[in-house]
Amino acid sequence: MPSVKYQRGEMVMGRWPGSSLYYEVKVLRYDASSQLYTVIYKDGTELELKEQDIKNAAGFQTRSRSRSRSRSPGRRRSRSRSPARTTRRSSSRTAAAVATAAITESAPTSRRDAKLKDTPEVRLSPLVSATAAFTVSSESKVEAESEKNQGRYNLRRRKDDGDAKALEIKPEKLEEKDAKLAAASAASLSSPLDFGGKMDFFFLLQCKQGQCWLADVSLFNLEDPSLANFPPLLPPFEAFWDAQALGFVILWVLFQVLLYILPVGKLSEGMPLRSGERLKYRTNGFFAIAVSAVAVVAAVHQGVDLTYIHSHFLQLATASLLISVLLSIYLYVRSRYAAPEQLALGGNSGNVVYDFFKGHELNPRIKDFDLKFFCEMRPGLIGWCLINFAMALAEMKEQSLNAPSYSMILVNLFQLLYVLDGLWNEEAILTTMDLMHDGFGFMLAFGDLVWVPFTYTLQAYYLVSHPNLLSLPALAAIVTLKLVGFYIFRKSNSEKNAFRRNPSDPKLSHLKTIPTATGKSLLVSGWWGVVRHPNYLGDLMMALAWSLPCGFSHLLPWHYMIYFIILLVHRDSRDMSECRRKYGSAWDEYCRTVRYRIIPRVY
Ligand SMILES: NC(=O)C1=CN([C@@H]2O[C@H](COP(=O)(O)OP(=O)(O)OC[C@H]3O[C@@H](n4cnc5c(N)ncnc54)[C@H](OP(=O)(O)O)[C@@H]3O)[C@@H](O)[C@H]2O)C=CC1
Ligand SMILES: CC(C)CCC[C@@H](C)[C@H]1CC=C2C3=C(CC[C@@]21C)[C@@]1(C)CC[C@H](O)C(C)(C)[C@@H]1CC3
Repeated sequence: MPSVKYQRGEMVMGRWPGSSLYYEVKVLRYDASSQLYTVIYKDGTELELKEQDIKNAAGFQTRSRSRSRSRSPGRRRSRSRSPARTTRRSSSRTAAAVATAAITESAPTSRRDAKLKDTPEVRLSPLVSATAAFTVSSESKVEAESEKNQGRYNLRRRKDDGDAKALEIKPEKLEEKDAKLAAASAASLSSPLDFGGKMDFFFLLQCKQGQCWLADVSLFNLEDPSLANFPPLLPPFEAFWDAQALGFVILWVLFQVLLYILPVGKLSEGMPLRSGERLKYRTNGFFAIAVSAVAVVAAVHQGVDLTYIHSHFLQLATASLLISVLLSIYLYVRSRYAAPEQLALGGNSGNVVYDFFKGHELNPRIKDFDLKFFCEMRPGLIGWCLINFAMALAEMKEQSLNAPSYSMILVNLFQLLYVLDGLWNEEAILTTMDLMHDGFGFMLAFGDLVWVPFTYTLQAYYLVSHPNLLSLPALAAIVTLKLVGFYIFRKSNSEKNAFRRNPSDPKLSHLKTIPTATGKSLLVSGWWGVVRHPNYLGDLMMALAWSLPCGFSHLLPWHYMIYFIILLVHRDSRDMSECRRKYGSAWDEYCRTVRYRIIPRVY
């Protein structure tokens, strides 16, 4: 970093965002495009700071020494603490583990420099409002909030309630830990690419899956799918391309655009961005699917043959792929001109292929039209249900049935429930990783527009030509699995969403939480106390219930299950590192308390 004020590795004083508190931090890197310094606190929490929020450590210490003889409200209080308060104090100590070298400009303290390392000067108790993450304004406010949250912010482990000390970070351990953390962060600097730099693997996986998908889809369309009649590795050009199919896909997307921009439904607020701004989203997805369903039924009634979707599956997928590529090129180009505060943290590696794949702009918008939100929640997701419905009609046609098979009905209903639920709770998507942290690039554009509609429908596609009879007990067991999975998925997602939107929601007051240095807290009881990703657990159970109706004779209907396990395990580890970076020791504490990631006692 030759031309920047603070150098990598330099120890400086970083202002805690929104407050007048300064902490000793180490500079990790400087991002020229966003003009932000990434700094690491003593407990491993990383934050991005502007240059004006960083001060030279030397000058700062002189100033704090001169103030050190003045009155120290914090210290006075600590002497007269009752035992109950001591427990709370130890909680806030852990919460404020970052404050290993805190100095307030406005509230002078009496700490000596020698003590700065292990004694938090200021209690960074978490604040309750969703927007309060960075609004520590005065010690008195912090104190008041702390009183208010006393019952909820419990840092003690649930099982050994009496052992509050176990959670305090020992100063000497902290030093050792710091070194490891700094090293880990430095390592992440040298390989800043997501997917652990294994993007080749991800590409290969996607290509491999695409190849299998092609082989499967071609195989199923054969009259005689025997080994002697194996389809060519690549179907002929016409099998991929059909201008009419492209026309239909464009019409479908435009229809969804129209429904999205209609001034119908709620305007929901997204999570606060780095700039503090909160974007508004039109969450009328349920309305969109209802209108789409009416339109589709009316079209079928008018004689439109939806089995076209089955017979032109490949061409429709190619058309969607083309649209997703064009969209990604547009996204990549516009991200080059986007203002720094509009960019996601990833996607700026300098490697064109990686950045194109990962995406750099966080919330690309054309006026109020949010491209990422729209693509994730509308054409592909609603298209998934349309395709499933078309497969049910194709099955009836191909198998000469008066009604779809039980297996087909189950697959259709299960997946419809999943999509309807996603759209009904559309607001909850605003607190997911994709919306909050990830840039919008080829991976998501392709995922939303091609992957979801053309691979999530493979169970229904398979059943068209592979009837699978289900016994009543099997049917009952599958339905039970789906409902239990759905319950876990919905409850856990709603719990987290409600908590992120309003941490002081009275409905959540029974839940234990861990405060973090950022002001946000982590749920440590309820669903998020069972495993670290209860929503993934429910989702996986549902995925199993989607594949079971297709039986075990072919791998294709299990494609989703296999892909989903890989996706969620990878997402979980990506989220783990991201949360570790954000929450530092509080995250470690959460992981110690909630031992398993997705499946209790297994993983
Ligand atoms: N069908 C499909 O293809 C897919 C479905 N999904 C589903 O989408 C849903 C969203 O998944 P995803 O976005 O991956 O992840 P999550 O909704 O689980 O979001 C993870 C975030 O939640 C917050 N968080 C983590 N732990 C806690 C805690 N203990 N207390 C409070 N907040 C916590 C953190 O964000 P912060 O602290 O910053 O708020 C973390 O980054 C899931 O149900 C998943 O199963 C996901 C991918 C694909
Ligand atoms: C092609 C790549 C290898 C992977 C692409 C991943 C995407 C397909 C998924 C990433 C997160 C998703 C979510 C849903 C669909 C799949 C993608 C886009 C979701 C909208 C499905 C419906 C759920 O109810 C949900 C919780 C809203 C999901 C949110 C995440």
